[in-house]
Amino acid sequence: MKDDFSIKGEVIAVLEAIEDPTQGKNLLDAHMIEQVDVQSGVVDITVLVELGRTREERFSLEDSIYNKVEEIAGVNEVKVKLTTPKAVAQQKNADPLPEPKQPAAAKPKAAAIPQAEPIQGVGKVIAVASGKGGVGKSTVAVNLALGLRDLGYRVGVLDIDIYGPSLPTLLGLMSRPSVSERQIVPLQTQGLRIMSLGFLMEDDTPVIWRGPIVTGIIRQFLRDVDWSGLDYLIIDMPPGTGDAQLALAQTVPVDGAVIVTTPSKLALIDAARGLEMFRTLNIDVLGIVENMSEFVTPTGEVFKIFGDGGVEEEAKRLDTTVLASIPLDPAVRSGGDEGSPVVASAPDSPAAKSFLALAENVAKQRPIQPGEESADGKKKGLFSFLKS
Ligand SMILES: Nc1ncnc2c1ncn2[C@@H]1O[C@H](COP(=O)(O)OP(=O)(O)OP(=O)(O)O)[C@@H](O)[C@H]1O
Repeated sequence: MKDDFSIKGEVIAVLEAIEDPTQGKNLLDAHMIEQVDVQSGVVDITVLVELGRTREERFSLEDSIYNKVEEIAGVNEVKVKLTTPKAVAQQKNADPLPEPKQPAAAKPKAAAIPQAEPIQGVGKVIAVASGKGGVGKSTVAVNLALGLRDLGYRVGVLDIDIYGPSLPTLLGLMSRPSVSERQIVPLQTQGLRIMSLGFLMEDDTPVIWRGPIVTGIIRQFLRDVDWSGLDYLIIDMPPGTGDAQLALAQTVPVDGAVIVTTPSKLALIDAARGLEMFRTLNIDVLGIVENMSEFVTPTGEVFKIFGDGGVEEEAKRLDTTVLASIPLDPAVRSGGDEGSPVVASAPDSPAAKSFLALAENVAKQRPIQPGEESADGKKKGLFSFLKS
């Protein structure tokens, strides 16, 4: 009988003969083999793959390793574990692994990005974006979703803010999504289906993802998550104009974008830039949301804390409309911090009413019958998934 040591040698030789199609190099040269362990003929292989790979790419890589290693005489069992460089670095309590030597642009992957295809079973896809960070984009996204829910629609929210996913905090979600029949099952809370990049992060460390990885992650979140049976999918975008916007437009047809800004002149300049980017990508802009428009004291005094840069005029100039003006309200901030957004925690507040007006406006511009036949052709009962 062959000993484990010589089996290990053969396993390594086999891995050296398997090419990673994404990088065009064998698995060893691509530095993708983290560990090979052999104990009594049981082979344990840990493979490093970047998070952005599609399900198909991961399965096909796993399959080719299984098939080749299984053939080696003396091997009783093969276990292949795919992990990310980040997870390994954290496990070792070390700095993240250095960037692969091959420049991202040289990967043959970009050409493989498919044409935008609708998400099965989703009525309308609405992107919530901002030109600048911190203007309240995520707050608007989640309260818009709750407003649509209150109108009787089935709503999901996908948070792809690569710089700081805040949906888990805004909705008080701590758990991780599960996988069923090779699909990621979104979390459910407050009548919404939720998926966030934040569920995949081990801690609050900012992660710098390069373009192809961002594209891969966004495709995976749109394609590999079970969104079926939704009227509206709200997408909380990262601020600015970058890879994420492009990846979204290339992956699914987006029915409309909502641009969030504060009334300050600087925020408005960035908002205009964000709006133009969506138009360049052939995504219709439904309008602008003016957030933190004013602060009204309990005695009725009005303060324009973020100035009055002229959102209405700017909207006209950009040939769009103001969908809603949301006041600066401590209840919005505290609702977000406590995991119960203002539409749920203080539905009678002026801010919640403005969010509801926003939801009505979006639903009017991109109408769908609640519980209407979904794109997958199945008739879904209203709120059926909430009861499941
Ligand atoms: N109308 C409002 N009144 C009071 N506080 C608000 C309002 N809108 C947002 N906030 C608060 O402002 C902060 C930033 O909001 P949020 O995280 O939604 O912004 P963002 O644009 O998504 O930020 P980022 O760019 O970091 O993702 C949060 O603490 C939020 O509760």
